[in-house]
Order: sequence, then structure tokens, then C-alpha cells
Amino acid sequence: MTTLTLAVPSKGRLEELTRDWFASRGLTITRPGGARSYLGAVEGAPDITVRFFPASEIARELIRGTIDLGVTGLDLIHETSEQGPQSVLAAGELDFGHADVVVAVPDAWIDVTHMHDLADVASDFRSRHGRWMRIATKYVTITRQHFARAGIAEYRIVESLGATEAAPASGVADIVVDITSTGSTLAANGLRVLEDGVMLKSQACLFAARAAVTENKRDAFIALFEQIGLHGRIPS
Ligand SMILES: Nc1ncnc2c1ncn2[C@@H]1O[C@H](COP(=O)(O)OP(=O)(O)OP(=O)(O)O)[C@@H](O)[C@H]1O
Ligand SMILES: O=P(O)(O)OC[C@H]1O[C@H](OP(=O)(O)OP(=O)(O)O)[C@H](O)[C@@H]1O
Repeated sequence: MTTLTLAVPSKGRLEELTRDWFASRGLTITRPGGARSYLGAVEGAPDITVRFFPASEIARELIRGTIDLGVTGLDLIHETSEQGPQSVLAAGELDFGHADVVVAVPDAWIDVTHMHDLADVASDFRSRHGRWMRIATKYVTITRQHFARAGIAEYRIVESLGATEAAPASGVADIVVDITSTGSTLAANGLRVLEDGVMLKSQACLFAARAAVTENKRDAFIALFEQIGLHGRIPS
């Protein structure tokens, strides 16, 4: 029997929604070893092995090809590989986990409404303040690519793994690149998204590893995709 390895978010906001999504398609994901076990199963489908990983590790392992299928945010695929979605096979958008990766500046920067204004600020920053403009983010790849496209090179990235929106007020950085859905965290921290500051629109997606769709796994993919309503969506 050919086995498919499916990775499911182990924590965070995507965990429950992913399990709900599969359940609504008749696949009940179980965690026989309890909440702290990282191995799972699908009821009635012994040919599927479930592994629980943080969403960011699912992106990494899909790109490496150590798992066959996984659910993660599109933002994390873009962030984990310079090649973005080309580094994996997209199987379906799951219509939850909608959020945008954005550039946001302090409300007080009233003259800065677009990326071209930010380009002016960045090029003057050093002469005015004696240092580069600093961007707090965990989205280093996405920021570099987007700022290069906008012609902005004069900045420094301050890597931030949590509470990124606090960085400008605490003096750790000047602006942020972060993910947002309701916008309330940015607003609560006195930050405003530039009018052309949406860098990426993300949602949770099902991806397959490029190396996974082999001849001997093809039937297993077809059976699973039939069951979850992604008929004809076998990536190739
Ligand atoms: N505010 C949000 N609204 C909707 N989706 C979000 C939001 N924040 C994050 N996401 C999506 O969920 C994914 C995982 O975010 P989450 O914060 O749950 O990550 P995690 O890996 O569990 O946590 P950590 O970053 O602390 O390890 C993000 O990459 C993004 O696709
Ligand atoms: O636009 P909003 O609805 O305010 O959401 C934005 C927040 O959501 C995410 O954090 P999360 O809540 O996942 O926690 P984290 O900061 O620990 O990653 C993200 O990092 C933002 O901080």
C-alpha cells in the first residue's frame, strides 16, 4: 500500500480550521497519541499518515520534499523560498486564514502614503538621522523582494519573531512589514498600511511537494483528492 504523508498545522490559528476543513469533507483527523503527539491519522484511511508541524515548518518541509502534502499559509511559502509557489505544487485554496502581508508606517508620518513616499524617506534617512531606516519583520524574503521591486535599497531589516507591531513605538525599528487580517493590531499600535502597501494576499492552501506526485503515489493522490472534493486538481 502506498502511503501519503499529510502535514497539518499543530498550533496557531490554522490548526482548528484545517481540521474543520478536512472534517467537512469527510476526513476526520485524529491524534491518537494525544495533544502532545506529533503523529496523527485519518479515520478509515490507513494509507494517509498525518504529521503535526507549525505552519512555517510545513512550508519548509514541503519545499524540501520530506512530506507529500501539507496545509500552510501562502505567505509562508513565499517567505521560505525565493522561488515562492514555484517551489511546490498548489493543490487548492482553502478559503480560510485570509490575511495580507503589508508595509505599515507610524500614523505620525502623515506625508508618507505610498511606496514612492517611503522611497524618499529611505534615501533621506541617513543624512537626517545618521542611520538607515529600519524595518521590523519576520518576512525577510518577501520584504527584500518587494522593496527591490519598489527601487528601495536604503534600509536595514530588524528580524522580529513576535509583537512586530510594537517595534516602532519601542524604538527598535521605524516601520513594519507584517501580516494582518482585521487591522486591529496595527491600529492599536499607531500604525497605518500604505495605500499601495499590500505586498501579498495570503490564505491557507493545500500544497503538494514537487517530488511527491510520482507514478506510484498517483493513485493515492487521486483517491484522496476525490474524497476532499478536489477532483481533477492533482498537481503535476
Ligand atoms: N491575523 C491573521 N489572520 C489570518 N491569518 C493569519 C493571521 N496571522 C497569521 N495568519 C496565517 O496563519 C499562519 C500561521 O500563523 P500563526 O501565527 O498561527 O503561526 P504559528 O507558526 O502557529 O506561530 P508562530 O509564528 O508563533 O510559530 C500565517 O503564516 C498566516 O498564513
Ligand atoms: O490584523 P489583526 O487581526 O490584528 O491580526 C494581526 C496579528 O495576527 C498575527 O499574530 P497572531 O495573533 O497570530 O499572534 P502572534 O503575534 O503571536 O504571531 C500577526 O502577527 C499580527 O500580530
